[in-house]
Amino acid sequence: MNHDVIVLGAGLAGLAAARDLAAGGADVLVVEARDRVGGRVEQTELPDGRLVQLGGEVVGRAHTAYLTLVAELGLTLVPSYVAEPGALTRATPEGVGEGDPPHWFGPGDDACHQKVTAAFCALARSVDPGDPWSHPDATDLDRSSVGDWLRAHGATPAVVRLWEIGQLALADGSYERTSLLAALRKHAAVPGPDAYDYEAWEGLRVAEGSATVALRMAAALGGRIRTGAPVEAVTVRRPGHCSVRLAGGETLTAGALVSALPVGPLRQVSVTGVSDGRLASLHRQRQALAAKFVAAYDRPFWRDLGRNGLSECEGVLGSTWPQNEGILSALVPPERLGVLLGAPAPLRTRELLADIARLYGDEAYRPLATYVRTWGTDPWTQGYVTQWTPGDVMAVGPLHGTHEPPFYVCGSDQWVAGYMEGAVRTGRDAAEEALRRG
Ligand SMILES: Cc1cc2nc3c(=O)[nH]c(=O)nc-3n(C[C@H](O)[C@H](O)[C@H](O)COP(=O)(O)OP(=O)(O)OC[C@H]3O[C@@H](n4cnc5c(N)ncnc54)[C@H](O)[C@@H]3O)c2cc1C
Repeated sequence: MNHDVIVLGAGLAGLAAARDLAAGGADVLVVEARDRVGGRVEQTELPDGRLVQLGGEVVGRAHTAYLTLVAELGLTLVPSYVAEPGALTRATPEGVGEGDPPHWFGPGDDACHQKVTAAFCALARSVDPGDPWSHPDATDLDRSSVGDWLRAHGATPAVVRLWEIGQLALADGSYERTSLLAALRKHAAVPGPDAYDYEAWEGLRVAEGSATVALRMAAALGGRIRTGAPVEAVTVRRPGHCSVRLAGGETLTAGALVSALPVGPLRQVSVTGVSDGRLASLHRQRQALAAKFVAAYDRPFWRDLGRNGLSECEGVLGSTWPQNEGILSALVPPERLGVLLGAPAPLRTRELLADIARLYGDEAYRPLATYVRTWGTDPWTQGYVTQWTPGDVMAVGPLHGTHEPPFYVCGSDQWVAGYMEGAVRTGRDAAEEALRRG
C-alpha cells in the first residue's frame, strides 16, 4: 500500500510530525524499530503508583514548541526539581561541599568565574542560533574548545574545573572536546545570566509523566504506527516516489519520507537518492554517549541534610537530581561511561549507590528499586543528546535542520543542542513543510 508520508522513528519528533501530518489530511505511517513508542522518553511505574522516568524528563520556559504541544495534549506542567529548597551538593575526590562557591575555590576564583561568565554570555549574544555559520569568526570559534577559550580569557584551573563539572553534570561531552561556537549557539538559543540557566532549561516537568507526551500522541495515531519494524534502507527515486525497506525485506512506498531517527542509527540506514552533501552533513553529526541511573526511595532523605538532591560530581556519576518525591535521577557522562560499562553488571548498581551515599548518606544504599539505562550503547539511540566537538558546527554546516523534499529530516539532533524541545520543534516544522509542499 502506498502512503502519502512514511515517518521513520516513533520518538517525540516522529510522533509530533505524524500527528500534524495526519491532522493536515495526509495518509501517514510511522515505522519504529522498537516494540514501544517514545524513543528517548520512557517511563515505568513503581508498585506504589509513582512514575519513574528513564529518559528525558524536564524542560524550561524557553522550550516553546514543547510547552505548546503539552497544552494541546491537555497535560499539566509543574515546577521541576529546580524549585526544591536546599543546597546544591558538589562531590570531588578531595571533598563534598554545599552551595556556592565550590569547595575548591580559593581567593580570586569567584571573581574570575563571574568575569568569564559575563564574557561568555556577551559573546553568545553575537551568535544567531539559527545561523551560527554567518558569524564573522565562525570558523575560529568552532575550532576552539570551550576549555581553551576559558584559559585564553584568564580562567584559573579552579574556574575551568567548575565549568567542567557543570558540563559533565549535564552528561554533555567534556568542555575540552566541545566546540565554543556550539556552546555559544546553545546559550544564544536559551539565554540566561549563567553559562547554563537551570531554570530556563529545566524548570518544568509534565505532571502526568514526561513519556506520557509520546504515549498520548501515539494513542491518537492508533493503527498508523508499526512497531518492531526497523528500517534498513530508504530510496528517493524521484519526487513523490520513495521507498522504505524494513529488516526482513518488506518494502513500503510513499510520496515523501520524514526521517526522525537519531544521528547514530541513521548512519546505519542505507539512504539512496539524497545528495552527497546532505548525507555528509547528517553523518557528521554525533551524540554524547551517556547512561541514566534512577534510584527510588520511600522518602527524599537528602532533605534531612538541607540538600535539594541536585549535585554535580566527579565520580562515575556526573549528577543527581530529584525527579519526583523520593526518586533520584542520575547521569553517567560520556567521559565516565566506560567505567560503568567496564564494571560487571551485578556490581554496577552498588557502585552507583556508593556515589549517592557519598553525597547524602548511607540511606542511599536502601532503595526500593533501581534502574540502569545505558542509552549510549542502545542500538536504537547510540547516544543521549547532540554533541559538537571542535570543528563539527562548520563541518555539519547550514544544511543542519533543513530538508531535501521529498526527504524531510527532523529529530532533536536537528535543533541547536538536542533535547525534547528540539524533537518537537523540528518534528512539527518538518510536517508543516511537507504539508506546504503537498
Ligand atoms: C537519559 C536521558 C535524559 C534526558 N533528559 C532530558 C531532559 O531532561 N530534558 C530534555 O529536554 N531532553 C532530555 N533528553 C533528550 C531527549 O529525551 C531527546 O532529545 C528526545 O526525546 C529525542 O527525541 P527524538 O524523537 O528526536 O529521538 P528518539 O527519542 O531517539 O526517537 C527516535 C526513534 O527512532 C527509532 N529508531 C532508531 N533507529 C531506527 C530504525 N533503523 N528504524 C526505525 N526506527 C528507528 C528509535 O527506536 C526511536 O524510537 C534526555 C535523553 C536521555 C537519553
